[in-house]
Amino acid sequence: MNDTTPHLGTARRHSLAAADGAAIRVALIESVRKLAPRQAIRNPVIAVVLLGTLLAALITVAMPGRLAFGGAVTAVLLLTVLLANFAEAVAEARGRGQAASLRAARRDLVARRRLEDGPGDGPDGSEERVPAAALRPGDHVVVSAGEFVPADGEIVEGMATINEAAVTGESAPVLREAGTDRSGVIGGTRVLSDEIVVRVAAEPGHSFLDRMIALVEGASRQKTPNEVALTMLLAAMTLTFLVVVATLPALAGFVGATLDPLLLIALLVCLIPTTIGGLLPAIGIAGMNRALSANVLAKSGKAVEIAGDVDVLVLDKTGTITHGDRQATAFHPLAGVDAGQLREAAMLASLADPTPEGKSIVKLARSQGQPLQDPADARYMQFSAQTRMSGVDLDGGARVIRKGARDAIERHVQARGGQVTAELAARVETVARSGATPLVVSDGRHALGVVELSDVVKSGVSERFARMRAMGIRTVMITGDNPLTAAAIAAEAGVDDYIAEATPEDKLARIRQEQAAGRLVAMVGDGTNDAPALAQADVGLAMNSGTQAAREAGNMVDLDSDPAKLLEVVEVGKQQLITRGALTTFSLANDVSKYFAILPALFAAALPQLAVLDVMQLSSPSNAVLAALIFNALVIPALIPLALAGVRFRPASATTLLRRNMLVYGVGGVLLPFAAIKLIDLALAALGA
Ligand SMILES: Nc1ncnc2c1ncn2[C@@H]1O[C@H](COP(=O)(O)OP(=O)(O)OP(=O)(O)O)[C@@H](O)[C@H]1O
Ligand SMILES: [K+]
Ligand SMILES: [Mg+2]
Repeated sequence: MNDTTPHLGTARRHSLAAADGAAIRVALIESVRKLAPRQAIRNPVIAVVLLGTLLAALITVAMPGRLAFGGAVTAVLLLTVLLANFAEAVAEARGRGQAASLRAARRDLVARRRLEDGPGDGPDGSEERVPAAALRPGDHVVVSAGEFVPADGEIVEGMATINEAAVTGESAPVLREAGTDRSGVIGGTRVLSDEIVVRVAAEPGHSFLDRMIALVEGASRQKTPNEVALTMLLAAMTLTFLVVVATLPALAGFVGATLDPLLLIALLVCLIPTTIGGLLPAIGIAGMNRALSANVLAKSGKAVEIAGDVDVLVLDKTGTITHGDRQATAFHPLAGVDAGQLREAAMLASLADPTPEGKSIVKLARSQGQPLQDPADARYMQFSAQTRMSGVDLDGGARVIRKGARDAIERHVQARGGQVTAELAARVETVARSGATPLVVSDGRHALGVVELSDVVKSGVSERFARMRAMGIRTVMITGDNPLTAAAIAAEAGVDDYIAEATPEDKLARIRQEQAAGRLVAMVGDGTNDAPALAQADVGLAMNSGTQAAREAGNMVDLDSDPAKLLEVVEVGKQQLITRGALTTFSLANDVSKYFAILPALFAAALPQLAVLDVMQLSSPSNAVLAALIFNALVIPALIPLALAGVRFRPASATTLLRRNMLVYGVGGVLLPFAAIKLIDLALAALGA
């Protein structure tokens, strides 16, 4: 196998810095190509400008004596279309640059595929070497230390430390393990230690990363619902202005005036929302690019955009808010129970338990001197999120040992005719209050005591939740754990609300309930028990480290497996909405002002009374029109950086942001053209036009 690691993280940062020059060159060529009718029609506002350009050119050639002015108008109109095309092309070219560096991680890898009828895991004869591109979902591949994971999938055997730098840019190795909520692996990452068997999850070319690459390249980009709505609105406005301008000659006829057709075209182009029409596609593409820069893979632009409107964030506790590597740290036997008795039962109940909880219990018991056993007649019961218990039946069911959540074990013991004592409740409470998870161990109809499982809240989580609150997002933690542990972790993490002892169905129900109340819900999770909820949520962000079920169910995957990452996604979504709103406001306000430059010029000869409208006092009617058109064209490239970077964003409620933007972009949008058109007019006059 190759020994050069593709370092996408560094490559991406490097290429983004250098990319802009190249992106601009590509975009210049693309903006001409986008003049083709099939492309042009996708953007109705700009398509009207293109038609106006052709009409102006015809008039220029057909009407004698209009060469200079007609030629200038035609040129400026063509420039307007090209600049609008350029805005979209530049965003697309940047996306392609980003995608290229992502693709570097997907090189031709060789996989060791297990043969189906082979003995299983021996190196001789039971595996074949195939190119990664030949792998199919369900294939099992073996990956050893030093080798690359050939495809996205889930570890079904073993555990390993993995360097994910090629994909995430983060060089600290991560631990991935079969049977846990950290079983997910991604193609192009490198196994550092041990050997794992991975079940391939995706058809070649259809992994999450492949889909994201297609999205940022613009190939499969679809307009988001908001974008479609705005495009329709802009098209309707354009149509209205078209009708207004078309009826002007008839109106002018009543007062005996004839109107210059070139001026009518200029008026139309100034009135229709060309600025936002030109920048709209770039804003959408830039949003996807920003999500990718944050190491978030989204299945659609819609998901990113909806994130901007989210009202409630639902999170799973273990593995999402906490590190999730719950380790047994103490045994607490009840009065009258020998410490060894509890240790033995806890160990027997955990011998076949592959979860971190189970393994750590065996480890703790052994470290306290408990000899490892291998009972002959044992039937193991695996842990499930529904039963919230695990254990073993020995001697043909004569001895039933269980461990699990307190309420589950209580019901189990009572069903067998046993009782739970106040002492157990007190034990459980002490452990839970500290934020640890108490597992109750029972043997037959007796509860023996409590195993303390410790987990750690991820650092920086509470600050991020505070930021969410500032943006008006409520955070709710839903956990299968008991209410007291949940309360302690909820307080430490700073969530607004929590729900404990929840089954996967409860998680799903809670999300439905929030949605029924008209709220948009985001869910962050990693486990198979989170999958239904991830699928139901409006925004389902799965941890990349999580199970394949979780990653398939969500509509986004965070490569860094950081639950607080949703904050960044929300910011990207919000920024996209705000940028679109601000630039629409600016564009419409602009158009109002241009009206004051063009109307006096249009009626200068016929209706001298309209001179009161001539607040700008421009040098000549033809200069006034040209100045307005030139401003109309140049404002598009001037706003490209803003459209790509997004308008400045502070955590605040939607209304506050809206009010502020209306003021800045609305008032600014009215005032700026007056100054700019006046300046352009002065320049034109100085040039002797
Ligand atoms: N291996 C296990 N054996 C027995 N009981 C377990 C085991 N693992 C967890 N439990 C108990 O089952 C409860 C529910 O577990 P589940 O995985 O559904 O949720 P969780 O991991 O506690 O929380 P979250 O839903 O936030 O990830 C745990 O709180 C614990 O009491
Ligand atoms: K305009
Ligand atoms: Mg979990």
